[in-house]
Amino acid sequence: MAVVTMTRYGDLPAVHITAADGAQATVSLFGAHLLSWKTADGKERLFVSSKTPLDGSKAIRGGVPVIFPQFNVRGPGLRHGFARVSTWRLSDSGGDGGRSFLEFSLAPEDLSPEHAQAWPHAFDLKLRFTLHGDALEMAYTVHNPGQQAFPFGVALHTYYDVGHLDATSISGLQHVQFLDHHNQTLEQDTPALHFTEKHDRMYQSTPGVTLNTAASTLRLEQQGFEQWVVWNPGAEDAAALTDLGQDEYLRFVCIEPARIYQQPLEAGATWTGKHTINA
Ligand SMILES: O=P(O)(O)OC[C@H]1O[C@H](O)[C@H](O)[C@@H](O)[C@@H]1O
Repeated sequence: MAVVTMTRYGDLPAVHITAADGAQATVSLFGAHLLSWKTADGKERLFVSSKTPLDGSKAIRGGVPVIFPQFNVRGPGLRHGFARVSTWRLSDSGGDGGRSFLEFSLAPEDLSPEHAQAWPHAFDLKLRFTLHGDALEMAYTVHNPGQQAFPFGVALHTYYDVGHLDATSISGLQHVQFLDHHNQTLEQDTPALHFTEKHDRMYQSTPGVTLNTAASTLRLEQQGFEQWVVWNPGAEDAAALTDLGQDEYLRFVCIEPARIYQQPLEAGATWTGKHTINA
């Protein structure tokens, strides 16, 4: 049986789940933001900045920021959208021996007046986190219950705790095209991507990539999304991030299943994306 309890993370109300095998997750209602995922061996898999605000005044730096309805500045609204700075509802939870889950929902009535006014569309977001042995599955749906289409982009902006960047690489992207931060389209020629400088890349989607660190190997899979965004700010950009501790950029990489370009969701339609991380 899964055990679900209400807790706090910093000043934020959060939900904690412990699966029958001892795997655990903590999700704040602010952003439906996964802040901690520990496999049954007690190992923390996610990075959260020591300097992030945890009071709802700003998006959280670390964990899994949920991006909607636009990625970064690819749209007319708030950078990376309003979902990561809105308060979601816990809409379902439970589980038996094998699978334990928390499901969160966000609809227009949950938004602040400012965000509701800036995004005057009917929508229904659901995000379900399922613990399943050494795997975490995130199932994300965007539904349009309204009469008109709306444009949207999405991402699950996952920050992995890698221990140290020096011992970190990503495999599975050889011969895959990417757009770099100079807006150049290139193709990766090496079998593994290492982190020796800033990386901000949008790779064409592949079904899976592998994150290798000194302490673990994680297999990441995505369905329904269109890219993998790979981001580490490097020393210079990191120094400008006031919500990141000194040298903490050496401790994480973001690997994000994404649909970075806004595309229309027709009236009555539902988009579904799935992201699975296997430890
Ligand atoms: O600082 P944030 O708004 O959370 O964005 C953090 C990062 O998100 C993505 O990975 C983008 O590709 C980066 O360009 C951006 O810097």
